[in-house]
Amino acid sequence: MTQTNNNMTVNPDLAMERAKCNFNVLEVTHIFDGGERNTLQRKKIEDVALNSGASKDALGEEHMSPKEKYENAVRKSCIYATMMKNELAELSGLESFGVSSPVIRRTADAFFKEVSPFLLHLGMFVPTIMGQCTPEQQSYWLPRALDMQIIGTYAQTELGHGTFIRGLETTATYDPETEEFVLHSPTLSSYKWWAGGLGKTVNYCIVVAQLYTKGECHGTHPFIVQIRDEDTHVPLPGIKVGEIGPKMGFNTADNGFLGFDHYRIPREHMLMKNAQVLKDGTYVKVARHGKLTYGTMVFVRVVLVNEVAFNLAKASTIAVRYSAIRRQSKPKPDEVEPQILDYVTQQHKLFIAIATAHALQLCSTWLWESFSAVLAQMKGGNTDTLPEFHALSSCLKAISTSDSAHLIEQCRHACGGHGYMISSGIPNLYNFVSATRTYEGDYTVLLLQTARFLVKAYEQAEAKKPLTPTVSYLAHAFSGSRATWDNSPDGIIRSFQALAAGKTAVCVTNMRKRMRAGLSQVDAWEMSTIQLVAAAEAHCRAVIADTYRKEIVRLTANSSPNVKVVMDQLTTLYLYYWALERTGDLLMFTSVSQKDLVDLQIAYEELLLKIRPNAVGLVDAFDLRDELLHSTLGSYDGRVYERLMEEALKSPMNKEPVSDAYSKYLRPMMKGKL
Ligand SMILES: CCCCCCCCCCCCCCCCCCCCCCCCCCC/C=C/C(=O)SCCNC(=O)CCNC(=O)[C@H](O)C(C)(C)COP(=O)(O)OP(=O)(O)OC[C@H]1O[C@@H](n2cnc3c(N)ncnc32)[C@H](O)[C@@H]1OP(=O)(O)O
Ligand SMILES: Cc1cc2nc3c(=O)[nH]c(=O)nc-3n(C[C@H](O)[C@H](O)[C@H](O)COP(=O)(O)OP(=O)(O)OC[C@H]3O[C@@H](n4cnc5c(N)ncnc54)[C@H](O)[C@@H]3O)c2cc1C
Repeated sequence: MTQTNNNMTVNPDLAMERAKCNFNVLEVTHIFDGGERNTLQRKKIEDVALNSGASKDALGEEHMSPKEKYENAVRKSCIYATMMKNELAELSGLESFGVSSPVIRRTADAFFKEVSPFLLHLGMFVPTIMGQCTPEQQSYWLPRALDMQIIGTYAQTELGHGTFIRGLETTATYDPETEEFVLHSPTLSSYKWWAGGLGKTVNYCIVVAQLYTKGECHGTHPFIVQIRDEDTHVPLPGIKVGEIGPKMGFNTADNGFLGFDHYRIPREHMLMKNAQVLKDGTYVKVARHGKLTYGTMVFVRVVLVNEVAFNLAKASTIAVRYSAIRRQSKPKPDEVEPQILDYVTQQHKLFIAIATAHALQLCSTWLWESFSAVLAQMKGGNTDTLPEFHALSSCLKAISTSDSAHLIEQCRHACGGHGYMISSGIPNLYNFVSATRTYEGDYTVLLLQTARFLVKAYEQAEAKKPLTPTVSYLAHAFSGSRATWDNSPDGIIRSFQALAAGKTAVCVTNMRKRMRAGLSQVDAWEMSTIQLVAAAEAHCRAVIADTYRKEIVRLTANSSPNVKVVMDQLTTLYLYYWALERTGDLLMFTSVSQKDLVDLQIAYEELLLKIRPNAVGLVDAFDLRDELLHSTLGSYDGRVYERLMEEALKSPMNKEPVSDAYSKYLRPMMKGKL
């Protein structure tokens, strides 16, 4: 039996779930979008971009050759870019790139199952021009880049070095005779490697190179470099550029390599906001903080928290809708097979994914606001808040990408065999998000950056000096007693903070012990890095939990009662889940007892049952159009089996009744004639 809803035939189980939902779905959509106005703007843009059907492919990307896939992605990027420029900017009254980019980014996903070859242009090339150029440089480059007269990327990583930026080998040597920089790749390991769009798409790129002038090296600096002719697109003399080959994902992003053979660029092509080289070769440092040239990476780390929240929302939508439709096993012989969503283990896999998407979405907005505040202070010449912000953005990037990748994979597990189909949409989501854990700063490396900050803050607390807001809880590490456990949301957050403080204290104590035993500071640090990563992770979880809770209380202040209840249930679920994941740590650093933990487990299981009737409503509230999901399992109407079969029939393998491989290989072998 099927039901019809707005001229759409909807799977009866999904229709039943929607009828059961007891809260106002649209209100929750507004919370997730950051307000009703944002929802309306997003929907307008989605209507214009998607209603024409321009995002659709006749043949799925997955059936195309790598070259066809790439060309198709360029074709659609150009269609979408033209739409953005001609219609949407006006329609939505978008004032600036900054305001428009999240919606542009989100809507773009309807056009690409993997990614656009323009991702790096908008995600890093344009932001670098905005953040690293002088006003004069910006007025020349930015309009050309925003209008897409030039397309660029960000080429920093080399074959030999990604993490260790100071170890990059590409050189930019200033020649005062011609007032040019000479870019050179002295070794194979100095070849740029990975930049998205570099392989075939872009004609410009930001190149990060070691700056030499007057015989002295001044470290890495960014340059804007033309690599292809603006008309013919042919690589310019002195440039060796190509595509790096197949990857786990990102296969429509033409990631590339790039080498320079004494390639000359004008002096003005050094991005000179933070440092300058004068005509005579004199080096002038402008910025007050040495790491401001790393600004684009910090920007992307902030953006990535939002990016992975969005992708996790997609995976949980697919898995929850499918779990409402899928029926399996017969625990009660007299009853029909239950929906798999009724299994508590399935709820355990999925509801944390929904809660995490909310937690990360709200943290990303909060992080973006903190970033804007830091930028405003830096405009006035004050860089005092940068170290804390670097520590915060580093750990949030690391934990959000890692948790999201893990939970997307968990959503795949929740979909059984069908989740492994490319047509389910989940493998592409996983391949995309799994890369975010590595790029823009590897997980471990970034957590160790946060740990450096934590250790310094701990030492300040020890010396009774004032602490910055996100680490103010460290002062309690010196109270001399274990934190008192209490299972209220605020009590659990305090316990998470106690755990982070306790782990930091253990690291400091162990490092001091090791140094007293004769190890150098560097070696003592190295020997403690497993625990330092754990301390930074604990700190980040305390920050996420605290921010999520506070933001949800603030944002639901005027919500209807049932929305308040369901949002409170989700935040509580998030806190219980992580407390139960960290029982060993809680036993070490708080007064929690075995009975408290047994009670918490029962409370968690009861909470799953309370959320169960609203599960489909919660994922509907993410308001992800089918075009964005690209999923046979997760579409709004729930026609799962029909879509699986329709997609299977599109496989080119099904075009001929007998494969050529039969006459070529199978038949000869079977007849003994091979
Ligand atoms: C309206 C317009 C319409 C236009 C038309 C539209 C068309 C549409 C068409 C289609 C569109 C499709 C898409 C739409 C897009 C929309 C845009 C939005 C997109 C967003 C998504 C973005 C995704 C982008 C994809 C990115 C792909 C990947 C890129 C990369 O990976 S780039 C390379 C990144 N590399 C790294 O991250 C390297 C990591 N390593 C490091 O960062 C550092 O080396 C380090 C941190 C490990 C250490 O640094 P270092 O060794 O130098 O320093 P130390 O000595 O260790 O430390 C010294 C000291 O400094 C401190 N410190 C270090 N870093 C920083 C820092 N960044 N800030 C502050 N302080 C820092 C460090 O802690 C030490 O401090 P202390 O001594 O302890 O005090
Ligand atoms: C899909 C994708 C797209 C990318 N796009 C771009 C791009 O557009 N532009 C660009 O410039 N780059 C890009 N990159 C490169 C990316 O930024 C780097 O791969 C990333 O920063 C990690 O550096 P790495 O590859 O050198 O890893 P490595 O540093 O070699 O890491 C390997 C391992 O060593 C560990 N390790 C390294 N250093 C330390 C340390 N100090 N302490 C403890 N452990 C350590 C890491 O944790 C990791 O487990 C992209 C990468 C990917 C996967």
